Amino acid sequence: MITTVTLNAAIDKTYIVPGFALDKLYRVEQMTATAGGKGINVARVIRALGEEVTASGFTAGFHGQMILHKLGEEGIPADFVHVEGESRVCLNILDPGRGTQTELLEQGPAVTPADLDAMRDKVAALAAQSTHIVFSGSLPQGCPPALYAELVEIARRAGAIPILDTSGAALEEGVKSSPALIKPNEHEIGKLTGGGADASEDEVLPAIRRLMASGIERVVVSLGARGALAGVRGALYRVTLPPVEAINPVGSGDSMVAGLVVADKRGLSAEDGLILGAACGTANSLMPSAGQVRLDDVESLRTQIHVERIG
Ligand SMILES: Nc1ncnc2c1ncn2[C@@H]1O[C@H](COP(=O)(O)OP(=O)(O)O)[C@@H](O)[C@H]1O
Ligand SMILES: O=P(O)(O)OC[C@H]1O[C@](O)(COP(=O)(O)O)[C@@H](O)[C@@H]1O
Repeated sequence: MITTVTLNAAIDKTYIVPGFALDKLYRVEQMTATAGGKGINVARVIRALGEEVTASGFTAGFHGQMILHKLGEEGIPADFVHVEGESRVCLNILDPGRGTQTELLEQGPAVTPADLDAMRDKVAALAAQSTHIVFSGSLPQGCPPALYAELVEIARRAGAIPILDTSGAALEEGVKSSPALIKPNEHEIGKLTGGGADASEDEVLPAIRRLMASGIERVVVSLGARGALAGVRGALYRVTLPPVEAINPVGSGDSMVAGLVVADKRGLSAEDGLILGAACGTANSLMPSAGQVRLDDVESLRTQIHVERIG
């Protein structure tokens, strides 16, 4: 089994608002609301790829109940710690005409030291039954920035392969525990290494080398429609994509993580793993709501994505 941990679970709402601009009133005609937050999206795509998965993390309040209800409807096994407060809404406003995408992400509930202890126990128990455990997304209020580093250690001690996909201080602290795989995007790698936000190969490749040298086996830096640069066990790769008509790239990073983890579970080569990850990321960008892929798209993209060894 693969476990995903979403400490800051969310209801992901996508509004389609043609001509969206500031200082105006809109009546939203097209809306989707799904159980989300990064790890839940990862779980959905792992399941779509046919692997057994359990979604975990913190849920809170009525929104938390709705997240669990939606996971139940989708048949995704859930094993969360329920806390006081209210799980967040993450709003994504798409303007298809102009191709803009605006995200408003709430902070989420505040967790207590007792909640954190319950989560440490939950991670230890789930990791003992899992081949891989994926920690994704921002930390809710009340979590120390080093929490992921601690959970990665707990997971590793329990026998699971730990994967981390987060940002900011949580990523900075988390990499110190050498997870087996990290997947920063271009902004996240820039912040992690002090480089620019518009990551160039000259900046990203040395950063990947440094992270691998620190003990992280796989470093995949996703670059949106530009594909990805990656380091796997000391070797460097460039991933290039076919041109596609993307509709909504929110959740593409999560879908890519799902593909990478499933590839590792199946023992695919470094190249084939990167292809499956990128195919899932790009397949998600073709869907209107976050964290969804069609298997047909994944299979067809797998034949069109190229991976070359560059170092
Ligand atoms: N506009 C897009 N067109 C095609 N593929 C995309 C697009 N956006 C994302 N992807 C795919 O999803 C992967 C992850 O996307 P990215 O936007 O870099 O991650 P994140 O969602 O974490 O910011 C990319 O490497 C690529 O394979
Ligand atoms: O936990 P964070 O970092 O606040 O991110 C939450 C948001 O990330 C998403 O999971 C999308 O992430 P990606 O586009 O990086 O895959 C949204 O669905 C969610 O609302």
